[in-house]
Amino acid sequence: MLDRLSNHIQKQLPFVAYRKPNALLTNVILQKNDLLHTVSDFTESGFVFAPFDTTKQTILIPFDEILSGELNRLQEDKTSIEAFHPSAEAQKKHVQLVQKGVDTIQNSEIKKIVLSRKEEIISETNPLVLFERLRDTYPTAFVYLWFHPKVGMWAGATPETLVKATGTTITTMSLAGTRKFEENTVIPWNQKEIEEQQIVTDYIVHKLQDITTNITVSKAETHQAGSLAHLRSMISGRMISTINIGDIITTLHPTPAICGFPTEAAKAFILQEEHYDRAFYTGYLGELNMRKETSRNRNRKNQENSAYRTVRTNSELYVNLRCMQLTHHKRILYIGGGITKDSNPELEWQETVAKSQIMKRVL
Ligand SMILES: C=C(O[C@@H]1C=C(C(=O)O)C=C[C@H]1O)C(=O)O
Repeated sequence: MLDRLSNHIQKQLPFVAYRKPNALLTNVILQKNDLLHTVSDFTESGFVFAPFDTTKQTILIPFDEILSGELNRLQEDKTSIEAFHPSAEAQKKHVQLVQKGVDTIQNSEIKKIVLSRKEEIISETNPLVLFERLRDTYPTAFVYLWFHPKVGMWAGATPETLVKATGTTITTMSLAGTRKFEENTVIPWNQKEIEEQQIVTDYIVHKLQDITTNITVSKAETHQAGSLAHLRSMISGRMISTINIGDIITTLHPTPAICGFPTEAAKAFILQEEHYDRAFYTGYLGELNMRKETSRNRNRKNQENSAYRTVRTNSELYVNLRCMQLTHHKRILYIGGGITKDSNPELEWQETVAKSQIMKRVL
């Protein structure tokens, strides 16, 4: 499988390699040519790669060839001993942006805005080595390496599910609030963090109300994401018969976990004030309408009767967080955090520095 992947990279053909949370095996999808496929109505099937701003193209790598297995280990690339420090100028810029966000929230109906920045690092670590380190370091994350010659190369280890659909059953999550994770320590989440996460939960439940039934919401619990911890609730429901996965995706994205609330006002602030293109950071990625065939012989004596074969289409999409873009000589990290009326700009800066360590650790 590693040879096929290396060969595809050499030929500059589109592919994605990914490992699902807590899974042992890696999946690889290889596109046979270099056409740029896009999603138009979500009836397509393939691996989607969507930007934050969905007025831009959502890319699709069709399931031309799917491989699944253990990737052979690579020779360790030389590890950089250099520490990557952001500049004082980057800090000043981000603190100013957050302050502007806090001021806007205090003087408007906006309750939350997620503000972010990018950080460029000179590095040429082999992408496949990077992918291996991501898999080793973050076993509970969705870890990927994605490439299209007309778009570029991205990698990441995200803790956040946008939506998982098995037939008509869907599950999603509300994730917000960030602390450093410490073993055997109960995190005393404060009011600001609890409210910030509640905004995301309320939004998701409200949005799903008209298009799903049997909605259940778990209580918010601490979820470890590498060296960080977040507050997380799981939300599930059943799609009503007149809707499909595309309706769920377009209803949920962008959630207040990565954009803010109310959505349109927060998004307008981001597009106007961040002064850089988020591109695929805070977009989403994953399997769309993947066919899963299961045969279940109810009667053991009737093994040859395959009448009980069912075909379902499943989708499994993740929010593109803790990610980077890979160019020939650079790794461009994307990091952000949720701002509310009580945010402290200095602490928000530090939060982005802590989040950037998730990617820096594997560079
Ligand atoms: C925006 C990011 O993460 C999001 C923001 C969080 C927060 O503000 O505490 C926590 C998890 C994610 O929903 C990021 O990692 O870049």
